[in-house]
Amino acid sequence: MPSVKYQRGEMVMGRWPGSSLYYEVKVLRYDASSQLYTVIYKDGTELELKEQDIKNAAGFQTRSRSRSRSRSPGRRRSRSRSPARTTRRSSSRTAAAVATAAITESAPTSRRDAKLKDTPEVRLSPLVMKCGKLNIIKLTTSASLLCFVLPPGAYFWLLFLPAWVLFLVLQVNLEDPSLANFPPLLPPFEAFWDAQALGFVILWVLFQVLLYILPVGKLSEGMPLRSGERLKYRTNGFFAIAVSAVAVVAAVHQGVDLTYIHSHFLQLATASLLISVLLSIYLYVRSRYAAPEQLALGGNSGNVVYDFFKGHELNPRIKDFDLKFFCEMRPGLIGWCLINFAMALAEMKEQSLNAPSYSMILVNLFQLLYVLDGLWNEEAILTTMDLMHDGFGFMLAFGDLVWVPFTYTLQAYYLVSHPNLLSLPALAAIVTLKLVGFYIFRKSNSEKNAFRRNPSDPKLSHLKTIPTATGKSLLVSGWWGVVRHPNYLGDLMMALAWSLPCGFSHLLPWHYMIYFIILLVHRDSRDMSECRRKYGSAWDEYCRTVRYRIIPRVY
Ligand SMILES: NC(=O)c1ccc[n+]([C@@H]2O[C@H](COP(=O)([O-])OP(=O)(O)OC[C@H]3O[C@@H](n4cnc5c(N)ncnc54)[C@H](OP(=O)(O)O)[C@@H]3O)[C@@H](O)[C@H]2O)c1
Ligand SMILES: CC(C)CCC[C@@H](C)[C@H]1CC[C@H]2C3=C(CC[C@]12C)[C@@]1(C)CC[C@H](O)C(C)(C)[C@@H]1CC3
Repeated sequence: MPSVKYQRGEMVMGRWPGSSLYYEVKVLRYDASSQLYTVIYKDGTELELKEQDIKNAAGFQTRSRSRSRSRSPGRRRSRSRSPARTTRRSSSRTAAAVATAAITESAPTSRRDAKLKDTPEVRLSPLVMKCGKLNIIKLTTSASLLCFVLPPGAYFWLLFLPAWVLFLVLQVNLEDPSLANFPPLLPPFEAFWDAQALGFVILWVLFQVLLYILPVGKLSEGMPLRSGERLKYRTNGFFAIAVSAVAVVAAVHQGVDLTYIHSHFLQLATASLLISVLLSIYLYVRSRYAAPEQLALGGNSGNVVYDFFKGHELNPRIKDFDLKFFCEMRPGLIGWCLINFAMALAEMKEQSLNAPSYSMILVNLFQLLYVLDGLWNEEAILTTMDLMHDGFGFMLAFGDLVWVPFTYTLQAYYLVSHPNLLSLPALAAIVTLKLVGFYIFRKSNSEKNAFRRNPSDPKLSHLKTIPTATGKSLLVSGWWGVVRHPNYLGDLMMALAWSLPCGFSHLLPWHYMIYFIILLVHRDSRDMSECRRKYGSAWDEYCRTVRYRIIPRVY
C-alpha cells in the first residue's frame, strides 16, 4: 500500500460505527477501488472503515488498561448485532452497512442473544479522543438546559442562577408580583441570612441521609457503566417520604409552626444555596483525584469554572452512599412537598381559612402525586440521562437542593396571598388534564425502563424495535412510537395543570411552565444529538419512522 495513509500491519485507532468510541485496530489491507481499509479489532472483529474513521494513536488519551474494562460494542449483551456476529463473512462489512438498521420484532432478537451467551469474551478498551480546546467541548450529556454553555457561559450561569432564585423568592413575596415590579427592591444583606434557617436545612438533609442509609427497601442495580460494572442503589425513597410525612405531622401536632418556612423562605433559600456551593466545591476537589473511568464524558474541559459548574465525576460515592442519586431524589424532592404543605398552612393562617383553598389543594395534591410517583418508581431514575451520563457538579447540586425546592414551590407560595377562585368546570378540566398527563408520563417512562432493564421481557414482546450497532435496540412502537419523547408530553401536560389553578393575573406562577418548556425542548434536542452519535443511522431510521419529537403532528 505505497500511497495510502495507513500501512498494512500498522496499529491505529478505529472508530466503532455509530459511536464516538475508538478502539485499537490493526490495518489488514486497503482497497483502492472502494477506498476502504479493512481493519481487525482485538476481539477478532474485522470491519471496513473509511479513512476519516481511523486516527493515529497519538491523538488519544492514555488510560490504565487494567482499569478500563469496557467491552467492544460487538461483545456487549446483544453481540449478535455486532458486525462480526451478524455474518460469518465478518471482514466484508462496511461501517455504513453495520449501522444500517432494520425494524424487527423484539422477541427473535432476544432469542439470538440467548444463543450467544456462551461465547467467550474479549474485552477491549475504548478511548475517547482528546479535546484539549475548550471550543470543541462535545454536547454529549444531559442534566439540564445549561449543558450547551461553553466556559465563558459557565461564569454567567454560576452567578445568574442563584441570583435568579433569590429574585424570584423576593418577587413572590410582593403584594403585586407583576413584571412591572421586577426586579424587586433588594433588602439589606442581613435579611438573606439566618443561622437558625441554616440549622434547619442541615437537620433536614441529615434526617434524609439517615433514612437513605437505613437498611430498609430494595437494592437496585444501575445501568452498566463504561467499565461494565453496575452500581447498587438503595431505592427506599417511598419509605423516606412516608417516614418524613409522619415526622412532619407529628411535629405539627406537637405545636411546631411550619409557617416558619413561609416567613423565612428567603433565608432558607440562602442556606440551601450555601450548602449546594460547599457540596459542589467538595465534588470538584474529589473529582480531581478520581480514576478516569469514574469521570463523566462531559465536564473535563480543564477549565476550572466550567468543570466545577458542569460536574466531572459520574457517580461520586462515599462508600455506598451515592451523592448524586441521594441529592436528586431526597432532600429537595421531599422538601418540595414539605414546603407546599407549609404554604397550605400559611394560606389558612393569612386568609383566616378553616381549610386550604381548592387551588392550593390542587397544587399540593398534583405535585405530591408527582413526587410520590417519582419515589415509588425510584428505580426508573437509574435509566435517565442524569444518572447515566452526567457528572455531578454545581449545576445538579444547585438544581436538586435549591432550584427544585425554591422554584417548583412558587405556585403554592403565590397562592398564600393571591387567592384564585376556581369554578367547578375549571376544576374538573384541570384535574382531567393532570390525570391524562400523568397517565402518559407514567406509562411511557415505565415502558422504556422495563425495556432497558430487560429487552426480552415477554410483556414487551408485542413491541417493534430497531436494533442498533451498539447492541441496544430502540422501541419504535408503543408509546415511543407515538412521539420521540412521550414522557415529556405527559410531563408538560402536568406542568400546565399545576399553573392553571393560580389563574392568569401574574406570570410568576407560570415560571415553572416556561422554564420546563425550555428545559425539555433543549433536553430533547441534546438527547437527539447524543442518540444520533450513539446509534448512527439506526437513530435516523427511528426518526424517519417516528416523525414528531414531543407533540404529535405539532412538534
Ligand atoms: N420535573 C422536572 O424538573 C424534570 C426535568 C427533566 C426531566 N424530567 C422527567 O424525567 C424523566 C426522564 O427524562 P430524561 O430527560 O432523562 O430522558 P428520558 O426520555 O427518560 O431518556 C432518554 C433516553 O432514553 C433512551 N431512548 C430514547 N428513545 C428511545 C427508544 N425509542 N427506545 C428505547 N430507549 C430510548 C435513550 O437512552 P439509551 O438508549 O442510552 O438508553 C435516551 O437517551 C422524563 O419523564 C422527564 O419528563 C423531569
Ligand atoms: C436550571 C438548572 C439548575 C436546572 C437543574 C435541573 C434539575 C433541577 C432537573 C434535571 C433533571 C430533573 C429531574 C427531576 C427533578 C429536577 C431535575 C433534577 C425528577 C427527579 C423529578 C421527579 C420525577 O418523577 C423524576 C424522577 C422523573 C425527575 C427526574 C429528572
